[in-house]
Amino acid sequence: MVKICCIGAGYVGGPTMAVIALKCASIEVAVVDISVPRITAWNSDQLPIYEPGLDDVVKQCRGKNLFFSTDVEKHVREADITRGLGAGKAADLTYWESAARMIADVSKSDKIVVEKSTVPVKTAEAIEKILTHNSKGINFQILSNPEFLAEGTAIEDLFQPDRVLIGGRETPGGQKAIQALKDVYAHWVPEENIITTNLWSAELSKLAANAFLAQRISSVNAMSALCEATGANVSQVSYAVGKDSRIGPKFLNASVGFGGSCFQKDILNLVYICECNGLPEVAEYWKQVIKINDYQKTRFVNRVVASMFNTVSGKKVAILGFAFKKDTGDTRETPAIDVCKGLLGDKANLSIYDPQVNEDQIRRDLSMNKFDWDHPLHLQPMSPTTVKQVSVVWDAYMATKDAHAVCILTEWDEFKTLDYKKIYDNMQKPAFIFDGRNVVDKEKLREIGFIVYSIGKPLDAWLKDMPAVA
Ligand SMILES: NC(=O)c1ccc[n+]([C@@H]2O[C@H](COP(=O)([O-])OP(=O)(O)OC[C@H]3O[C@@H](n4cnc5c(N)ncnc54)[C@H](O)[C@@H]3O)[C@@H](O)[C@H]2O)c1
Ligand SMILES: O=c1ccn([C@@H]2O[C@H](COP(=O)(O)OP(=O)(O)O[C@H]3O[C@H](CO)[C@@H](O)[C@H](O)[C@H]3O)[C@@H](O)[C@H]2O)c(=O)[nH]1
Repeated sequence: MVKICCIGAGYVGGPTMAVIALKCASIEVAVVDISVPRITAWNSDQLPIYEPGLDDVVKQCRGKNLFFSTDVEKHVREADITRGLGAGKAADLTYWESAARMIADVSKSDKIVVEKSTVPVKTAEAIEKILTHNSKGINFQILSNPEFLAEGTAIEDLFQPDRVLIGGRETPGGQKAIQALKDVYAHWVPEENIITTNLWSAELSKLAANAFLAQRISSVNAMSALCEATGANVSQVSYAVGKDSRIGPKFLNASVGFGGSCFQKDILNLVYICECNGLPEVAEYWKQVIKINDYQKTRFVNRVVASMFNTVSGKKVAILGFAFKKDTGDTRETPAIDVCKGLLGDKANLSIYDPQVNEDQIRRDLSMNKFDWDHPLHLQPMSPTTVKQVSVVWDAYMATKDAHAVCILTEWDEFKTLDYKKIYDNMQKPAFIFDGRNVVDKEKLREIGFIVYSIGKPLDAWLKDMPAVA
């Protein structure tokens, strides 16, 4: 039986390995992690991540050909294919180096080592050097197999990926390793959707794909500012632009900004690689995607403050949604962090509700510095400092009661169907709604009496008089 060991039981390791186990009954999959609570959760009824459809897949395979364990070395030793490698800490090669040394130390048989995390270009080469110089005669083949799933749709994306990308050496040994990994995916992915390239193309394609996706969002967000200034409607502009088959309709939703653990990190990675390779103009070009994202978050905060008589000090502001997108409880780099910090900076009292994010996480996020989340747990704040102006509640109606304003920061479906008349009746007047995700029907809300701001949409007369430009 082929054995695969995945190092790192996070947002990628858990779902990807569960799907491999489901689709390949003849393969034994072990997912290992240094975090005891994470592994305990994977082995319980309360999985450590929220992802639609995941519970079902895990239940079908766990204990049969899918195992979660903290015994990293044992499973690495027994595996034919090892993937992951301390996933999650891509930009810092320290983690990669120590993981590669561990694999070399514990291995007693030939192995294919698959780099699944998003890594700086040429990481595979570095790992290859460490492995071959410590190999004790064992043959290691290294492959790059970046993952393209998006959170919230991970299972769907894994069942039907647009493509699977495998990069490897152009040597006979490299080609054989590529074929072995191809055989795994061929259990459910059509052959024509499995692309093979050299190692560096695979590594760079992942960074490039994320940079292109994030660039589309920054492009439409930049347009949203212009729409507000001119009276155009960003949804109409996006629709018209996306109808061009060369451009396409996806990823053109204006928002309060993109978040998630990948886009910013991967673009910064790309920028760094450009700088190291003496390409400052190219680095500057990609940096702009992040600058526009920061601008969009600041612009939103300024809009809130300017609309509310230039101050939110002492006012209750309800925050609906804290996760970086719907259908996930993940808050890494969520725009909600910067927006909340901006409002707290102006002394607002925040009442936050998200259906999947708990109070401890929200408090931790609001007390962390940028990128703290990408450090090992012991380098993160031990106990979240109490931010006195923040309360976290479990219900949108409680969050909005007696509030002066509501900010919608995640596009959860339930926010579309709230009883906004009831919310309006229980709020201070004038009652404001700032929709950072364009989920509410602004005309209906205006009829109820709200002053409504929707990103990139024609402005209420009230808002027009108080222009907020970052
Ligand atoms: N989250 C996504 O949607 C997504 C999608 C595609 C690619 N990626 C990339 O995949 C990688 C992982 O992302 P993630 O979101 O799953 O991260 P994550 O933080 O959820 O998971 C990483 C896991 O690795 C474990 N770990 C760290 N060092 C270890 C070690 N030495 N030995 C064993 N376990 C170790 C951590 O405890 C953690 O549970 C990143 O490079 C990311 O850029 C993420
Ligand atoms: O039109 C859009 C689309 C997305 N977003 C925002 O962009 C962010 C990222 O969304 P999404 O890309 O759907 O989620 P991720 O899980 O971050 O997935 C991205 O990052 C992963 C990690 O590298 C890749 O594997 C995926 O292909 C890539 O889509 C979120 O805050 C979204 O709200 C918008 O603002 N407007």
